[in-house]
Amino acid sequence: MHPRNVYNHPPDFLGLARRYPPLRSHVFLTHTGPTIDFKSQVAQRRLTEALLHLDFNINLTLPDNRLCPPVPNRLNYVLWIQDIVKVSASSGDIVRGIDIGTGASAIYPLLACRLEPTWYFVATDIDRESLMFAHQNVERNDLSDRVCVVDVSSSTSILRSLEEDPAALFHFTMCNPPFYSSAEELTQSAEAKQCGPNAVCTGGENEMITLGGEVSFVSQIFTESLHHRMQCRWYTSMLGKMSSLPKIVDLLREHKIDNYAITEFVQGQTRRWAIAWSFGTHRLPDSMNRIANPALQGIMPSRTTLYQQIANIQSLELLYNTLRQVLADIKNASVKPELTGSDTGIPSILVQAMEVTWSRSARRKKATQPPLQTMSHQYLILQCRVNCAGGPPPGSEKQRAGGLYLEYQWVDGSDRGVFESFVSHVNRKVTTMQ
Ligand SMILES: C[S@@+](CC[C@H](N)C(=O)[O-])C[C@H]1O[C@@H](n2cnc3c(N)ncnc32)[C@H](O)[C@@H]1O
Repeated sequence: MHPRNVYNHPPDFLGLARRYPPLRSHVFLTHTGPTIDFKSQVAQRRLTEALLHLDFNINLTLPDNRLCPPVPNRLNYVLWIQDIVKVSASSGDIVRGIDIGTGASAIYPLLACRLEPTWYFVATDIDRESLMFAHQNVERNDLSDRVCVVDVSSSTSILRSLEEDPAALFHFTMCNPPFYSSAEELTQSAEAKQCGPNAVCTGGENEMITLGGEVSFVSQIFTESLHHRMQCRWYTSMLGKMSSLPKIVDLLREHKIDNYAITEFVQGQTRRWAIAWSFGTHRLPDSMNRIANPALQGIMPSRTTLYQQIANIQSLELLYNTLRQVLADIKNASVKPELTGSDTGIPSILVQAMEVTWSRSARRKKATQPPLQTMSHQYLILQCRVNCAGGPPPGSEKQRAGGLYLEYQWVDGSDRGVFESFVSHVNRKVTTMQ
């Protein structure tokens, strides 16, 4: 699960049923506690409606013959897109996205617009019935001015919205494609087996099946993206099968696209994957490649250096957020604290996070903490904070730039030259942005 996903804990079914009465008749007690029958399509629909209504103020109508989107999984993808956008857009910027195959629920635009008040969507589909429900769902939730539902059934292009108006710029495309290439493949899928012989946990045929399966679908998006390039900053898609990932990565590599990221969404027994690629130079931080799966290490993108990450940042807010994120990632050990390699000719450096705390009680607490581990590498402590009160610890070097307060501390035994080149690199960046 994405760390910001509100469904990182088991649902409180009784509490949900109390607050959303239509769910009541589907909740029952087992020896492990209250639950619902996940094989019942009706129960799943009531649960999706309850979560959307109670947690996001979204009111949804779903036809019985179309996919019922599990909210935690859909939220995972939206949160990942939020991370991607944050790397190149400041808070409050107008952000435009395309949801390819929005379905009857229009779940991605609805969730994303509730989370982000300045996001706008073009939501496409080819299925008449789904388009009709998507329209209704957007209207019922007062989002008609931010989500434009478009019928693309007459087009052979998946990225028709880019083709029709080459001047229109987008921050991202997202897509949950039909996964399977045939009804046989669908019947044999792990998902269908999980549902049991009589359970109808799948959607309409157009939602589940496409010629050539998801690899073909996403490959077509990629081929079209070669033409549109920077008209959209990030092209992304979810994938239902792990085996599809290497095929898409091979395609990217064949075309020398090395600016990509992959991630895994885990929700209970279900795993999904997502891939993002860009023709731009903005790099995503390593922490966004959230895959611990050893089977996928061979297709992971090369690591993003801190230099690459900050190279194209154009606002102090983004620079600050990026540096904070790097520190947070290192502290949470979600990335190895090594930012190696650099295409600027600057040697590899190590960044070690140390929270800046200048209150007396925090200093006392820090004194009781174990000393920083000794590293044989070049070593740098980087701290940054906005408008901090009080003074920095003695022996450190500080830079104040606008609202951004950057503090660098050189550690004895590390390479002073590397330290200085990094500091001047960041300072140059800060100065040019003021
Ligand atoms: C798996 S469903 C996803 C629905 C919804 N986005 C969700 O995540 O629950 C795939 C959707 O893609 C649509 N679709 C298939 N081919 C398409 C195309 N060429 N352009 C746009 N949508 C397409 C299908 O009609 C279906 O609604």
